[in-house]
Amino acid sequence: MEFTKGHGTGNDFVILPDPDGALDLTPGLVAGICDRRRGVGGDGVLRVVRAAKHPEGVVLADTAEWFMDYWNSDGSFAEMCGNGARVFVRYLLASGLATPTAGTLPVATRAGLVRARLEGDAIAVEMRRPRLYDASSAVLGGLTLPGTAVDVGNPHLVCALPAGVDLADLDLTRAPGFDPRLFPQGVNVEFTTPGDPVDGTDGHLLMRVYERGSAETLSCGTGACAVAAVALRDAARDTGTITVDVPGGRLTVTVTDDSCWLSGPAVLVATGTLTLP
Ligand SMILES: N[C@@H](CCC[C@H](N)C(=O)O)C(=O)O
Repeated sequence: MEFTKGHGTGNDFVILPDPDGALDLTPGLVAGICDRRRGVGGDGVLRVVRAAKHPEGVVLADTAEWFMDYWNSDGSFAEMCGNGARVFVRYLLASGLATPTAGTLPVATRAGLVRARLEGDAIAVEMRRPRLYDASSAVLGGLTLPGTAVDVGNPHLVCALPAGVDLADLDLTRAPGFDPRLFPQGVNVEFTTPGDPVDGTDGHLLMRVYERGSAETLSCGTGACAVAAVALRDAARDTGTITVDVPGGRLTVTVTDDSCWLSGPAVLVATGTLTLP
C-alpha cells in the first residue's frame, strides 16, 4: 500500500491513507512499520480514514470528514497527537483530500474535534485547553522531580528541572518512573528549563520529552501545550503565548480562555510503497 512520511519538528509519522477503513491495522503491524531498521521508521502511524468509516470517528462524521487514527510506535493507541494532527492536515491538503480554506479545517480524533488553520508555512491546530489536575513526580536517574499532571486529551506530567540539573544531561534512554495510580494508562513526561525571552511571546521554555509508547522523541505537540499551560499557571496567568523549543525545532503555543493553539512546521518528506505481510 502507499505511504507518506512526514514530521512536525522532528516528531515523525508514517501516514497510511485508508479512506474506507479497509486496512486491518494491528499493534504488531504498526510496530513493524515504525521499526527504524526493519521498517519505514517513525514515532507513530497516522491512518487517514473517513470519520464515517471508523467506529471512534463516526460520532463526529457530521462535522469532520476525516478521522486521525493515531498509533504510537509500540503499537498502542493514543487519544491525541498535536504534531500528528498538524502533519495529518498537511497530508490532507497535499493529497487533495481537503482543500485549503480561509477558515479552519475540522479533524476528528479520539479526543474529539480539533480545528486546523494555515499560518504561512506553519500549520496550527486548536485543541482543548490543557487541564492541570494534580501534583506528582517523575523519577529519573536517582532524582525525584516534582511535576504537574496535565490532561491535553492525553496524559502528561510536566517537570521543571531544579537549578544544577542540565536538560541536555538527562538520560532519556529509559522511561522515567511515575505514579501508576495517577496515570494508570501511562503518561508522557516532559522536562523543562527556562529559555531566553522571545519577542512577542509571554514566555520561553526548552523541553525534552519521554513519550508513552514512543520513548524519547524530538518533539511532542500536546507536551508543548502542557508545559505552556504550567508556565502560565506559574506566572499567575490564565492565557498567553509561550515559545517551546524542543530538540527538533520550535513550537508556539497560545492558551486562550477555552482552547489551546499549537503552531509549527509540518513537512512531508517522502512517499513510497509499503509491502505489508
Ligand atoms: N507526539 C504526540 C503525542 C503522541 C501520543 C503520546 N505518545 C501518547 O501516548 O499520549 C504529540 O505531538 O502530541
